Amino acid sequence: MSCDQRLIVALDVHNMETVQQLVEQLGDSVSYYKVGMELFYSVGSQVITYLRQQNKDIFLDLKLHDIPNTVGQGLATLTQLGATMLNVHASGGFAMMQAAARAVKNKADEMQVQRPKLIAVTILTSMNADEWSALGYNVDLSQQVIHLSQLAQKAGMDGVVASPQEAAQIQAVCGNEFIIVTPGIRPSGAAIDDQSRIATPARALKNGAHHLVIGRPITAAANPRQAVKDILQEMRERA
Ligand SMILES: O=c1ccn([C@@H]2O[C@H](COP(=O)(O)O)[C@@H](O)[C@H]2O)c(=O)[nH]1
Repeated sequence: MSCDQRLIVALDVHNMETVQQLVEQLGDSVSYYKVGMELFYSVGSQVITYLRQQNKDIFLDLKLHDIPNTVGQGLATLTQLGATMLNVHASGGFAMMQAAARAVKNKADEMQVQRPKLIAVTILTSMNADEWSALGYNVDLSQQVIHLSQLAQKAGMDGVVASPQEAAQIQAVCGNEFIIVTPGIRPSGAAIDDQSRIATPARALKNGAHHLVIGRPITAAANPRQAVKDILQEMRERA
């Protein structure tokens, strides 16, 4: 996979004008975008239609987390939009992930379209060890990420969202084919913002990440196109 297919730019904005400006500005340098809650709740499915018209891959990052039937029905509807990748929270449980996988497959088969990849969020990259233990868990945060990754794989997920710091361990236990998507990417010197478990683009690739999700270091840069160029350069040097 080429470096530009590995980079996913998070469109964390809330109107179509800004989306169009960014996508036009970034042009061919970016082929894969992430649409999350902020954008999808603001503009709805028109952003998916627009990105598909631009021939972009789309990670629709809505992180579903509910009982199995509700998640399954929700994902069946989302599958109709034509995104490349969808996701759920692994902490929704094994049965929930199984229902999610079944629903996406059944809807894609019914529509005779390629099934979107379905991945599970392990533990948010904003969470640090102190916050984790404040939740009352006794297990080590990174061990829990590995445990959830294995559970997700058994339940039929195509991969996980995890921090770049856990990617190497996930790859070691789940294998090379299991997709590892890592937010929490910060080029050296960039603002950390609300992220905790971070790494540079080069380190994330070295650790085995398949896709790097990067938002503010690109979208809030004075020159987003130059920011992408610099990040891709760092990724290629590593590759
Ligand atoms: O554990 C997670 C899961 C999802 N995200 C999302 O990734 C981007 C990261 O944006 P930055 O601006 O590069 O911090 C954002 O859309 C999150 O919702 C995550 O950060 N961590």
